[in-house]
Amino acid sequence: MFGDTIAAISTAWGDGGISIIRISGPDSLSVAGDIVRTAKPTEDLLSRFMYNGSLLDEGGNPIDEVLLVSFRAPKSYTGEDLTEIHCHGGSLVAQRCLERCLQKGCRHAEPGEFTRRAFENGRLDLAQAEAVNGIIHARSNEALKAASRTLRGELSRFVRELYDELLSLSAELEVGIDFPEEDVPYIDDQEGSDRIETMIKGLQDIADRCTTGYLLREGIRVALVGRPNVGKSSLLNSLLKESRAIVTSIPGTTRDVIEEVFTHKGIPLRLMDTAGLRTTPSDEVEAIGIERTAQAMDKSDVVLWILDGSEPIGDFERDMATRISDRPHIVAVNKSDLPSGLDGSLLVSLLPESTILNISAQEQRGLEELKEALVEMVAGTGTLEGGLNATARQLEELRSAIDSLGASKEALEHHHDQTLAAAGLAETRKALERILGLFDDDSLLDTVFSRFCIGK
Ligand SMILES: Nc1nc2c(c(=O)[nH]1)N(C=O)[C@@H](CNc1ccc(C(=O)N[C@@H](CCC(=O)O)C(=O)O)cc1)CN2
Ligand SMILES: Nc1nc2c(ncn2[C@@H]2O[C@H](COP(=O)(O)OP(=O)(O)OP(=O)(O)O)[C@@H](O)[C@H]2O)c(=O)[nH]1
Ligand SMILES: [Mg+2]
Repeated sequence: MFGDTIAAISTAWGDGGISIIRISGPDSLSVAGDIVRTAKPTEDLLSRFMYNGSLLDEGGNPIDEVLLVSFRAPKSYTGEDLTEIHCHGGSLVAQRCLERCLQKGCRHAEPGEFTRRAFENGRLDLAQAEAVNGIIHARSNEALKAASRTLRGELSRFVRELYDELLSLSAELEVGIDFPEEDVPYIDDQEGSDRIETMIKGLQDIADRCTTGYLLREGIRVALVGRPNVGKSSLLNSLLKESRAIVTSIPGTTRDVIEEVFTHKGIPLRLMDTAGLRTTPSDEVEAIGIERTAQAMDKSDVVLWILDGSEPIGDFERDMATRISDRPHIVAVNKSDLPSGLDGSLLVSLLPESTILNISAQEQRGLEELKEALVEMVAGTGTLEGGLNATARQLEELRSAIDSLGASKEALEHHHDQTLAAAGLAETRKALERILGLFDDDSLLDTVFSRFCIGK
């Protein structure tokens, strides 16, 4: 429980029908009673019922006609006493109401602090708390479903089940390690390794669903790169079906990175059109633009390399093929409406594993296949149905859990070393604890909740 009482405006800034000020903590009802005049004394108001009243200024004059509702602990969002004042919309009234709360001793809540209190009072685990943010930031129905599933506890339930199995396997291994004088180990290596394999499969499945959820929310970042004049900006415009970027026949037209989003199968694709790459930029602006192209490539999920199909492959293309070969990429040979000047089999020999598509940005050819390939590259061919909400941090934890389980399995299978295997299980346990929030690490919680809105 927390000593102080916090307050914040929970509705969005700007004009609107209603604004809500939330007050949470032991003094929430008395603070509300100090600034809102109701027919009955506030301590007589029933929990979870709405009452109307007048919001009063410092001199006792009414500012607004409001509704007041109090949720008595522990039956509230935060698990502590929580009172809401619903005033008329518009930033000024809400701001005045918040000021009144602060004058009466409330502290202005930090971003996400209401949800953090809900978490610390055991109303939600960390995966669910993060899903609340996922709901707020969802931009598509599928993303919303993924976040809502997670808020209802689906991710937590899977992770919990794995966590319990992990604990029992660890305990069984420890018995063998602690009593080595017993000739026969408590659990044999084969059984241990089979059980770990099952856990890896389970985690892999969760990680896939979380990746889907992550992509549904954040989108796939695609960097459009290639030599000047190959048609990168034309392709951006064709995909967006609008004339967003300037297109000319002058090489070096695009100077800066232009980012635009469109949706394919419910997944946002964040396209970054970039300055064409060449070794001798015509001026300083272009040189800076080329640097930014490199940065865009670095932060992209997929590199979309565009070539001009009417031109032969040269040294630039050979370099580029090496540069992108070890990261997710798709090759689009553009200008397929012109006579081909490019040796297709040479290109295939440079990038034998790659998806290579013929397109024409100008004639809108091959674009459906391209969109499909982009989504598949990152999301895989698996279904997009069962997505779960996850942040980049949670995905990282899931991957590290899978890695350390792999190491444990290896220790059992190849080295018959149960102590080493137990160490790997302990690592895995820590990763799962960081997903569910079973730890004491304020700085991690600070980071997680700082990404929330004020008032959430
Ligand atoms: N006005 C308002 N709207 C809101 C919220 C809110 O806090 N205030 N929410 C949040 O931001 C969401 C709703 N979430 C909530 C979740 C739990 C409880 C709650 O009081 N739970 C109690 C009682 C359950 C019961 O008896 O049905 C509990 O879980 O013990 C309230 C809101 C969305 N809309
Ligand atoms: N025939 C044909 N011409 C195209 C096609 N796509 C683009 N072009 C032309 O190629 C020229 C360059 O197009 P841009 O889209 O500006 O090329 P870019 O890759 O963005 O060039 P920079 O911004 O200079 O790096 C323009 O004259 C386009 O009309 C295509 O599919 N077919
Ligand atoms: Mg361009």
